[in-house]
Amino acid sequence: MSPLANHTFWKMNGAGNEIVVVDLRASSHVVTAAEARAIAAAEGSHFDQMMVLHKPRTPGTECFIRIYNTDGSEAGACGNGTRCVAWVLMDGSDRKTLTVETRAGLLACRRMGETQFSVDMGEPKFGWQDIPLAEEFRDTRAIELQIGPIDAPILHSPSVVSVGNPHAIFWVDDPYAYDLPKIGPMLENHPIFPDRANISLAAVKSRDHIVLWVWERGAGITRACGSAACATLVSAARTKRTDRAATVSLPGGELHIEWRDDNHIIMTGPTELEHVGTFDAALFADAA
Ligand SMILES: N[C@@H](CCC[C@H](N)C(=O)O)C(=O)O
Repeated sequence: MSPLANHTFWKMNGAGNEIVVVDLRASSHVVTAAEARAIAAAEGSHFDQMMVLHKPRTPGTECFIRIYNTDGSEAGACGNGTRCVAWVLMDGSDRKTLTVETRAGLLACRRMGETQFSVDMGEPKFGWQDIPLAEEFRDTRAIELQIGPIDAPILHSPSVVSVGNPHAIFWVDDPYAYDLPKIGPMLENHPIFPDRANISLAAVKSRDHIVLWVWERGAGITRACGSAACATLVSAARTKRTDRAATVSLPGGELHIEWRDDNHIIMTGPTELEHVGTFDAALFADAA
């Protein structure tokens, strides 16, 4: 029987970003890419990201989280999913704070309201090797990358940054005027991004408001991407397009992002529980 069978899971969303949380702290099983794809494909457990909780690796943390995309690949950061995990772990207690760990490091979470949570997403990395890019760019506020005709590019000169995962942000007037489902996969897999990248189209509406549409690495179009909202705000502030705090409007909802003076990015937004369930062992019969 699959080690995931009979484990309770939570189907949630964070501002519309489809999240499944699975608690494997009592197990040593590590979900395979094939299992993750099978869970994503099954009715009732579709996800953009699956947050699998494992035993803590660092004293003072609640768990180590493995983050899976729909295609089975693993990500270092997932802002919307981390808020969902915070709710699951604080549920039924009067706790207001806790710390979890992902591949990208320790993340402090805070309850701001019944279903509103903040996550300290850590510090952005702007160096080309840290993002990573395949070749040296001294200035990552705008890199030479374009698609479309050379003399009339459709999109060009994105800002690039890592917030635990790689992001490219193209500045546009209207994100929804572009065919992102078609353009997204080309840019996600562009050779300049050796680890692929999350691709955002961002329209700056004012010094404190950005409209954002995201093609996610490993998941495609999603209704919200917390790390993309963080990546976009720091890139907007770094290029003087906005101040250091803004509301980011995504198809599924709004996130508030602040890039504090101590260089940490604080993301605040909603979570929603859709249903609780258990996995069917048959799901994994062919997947392992
Ligand atoms: N939706 C997430 C980001 C998920 C990770 C991404 N697809 C990647 O592989 O980098 C969020 O809310 O941050």
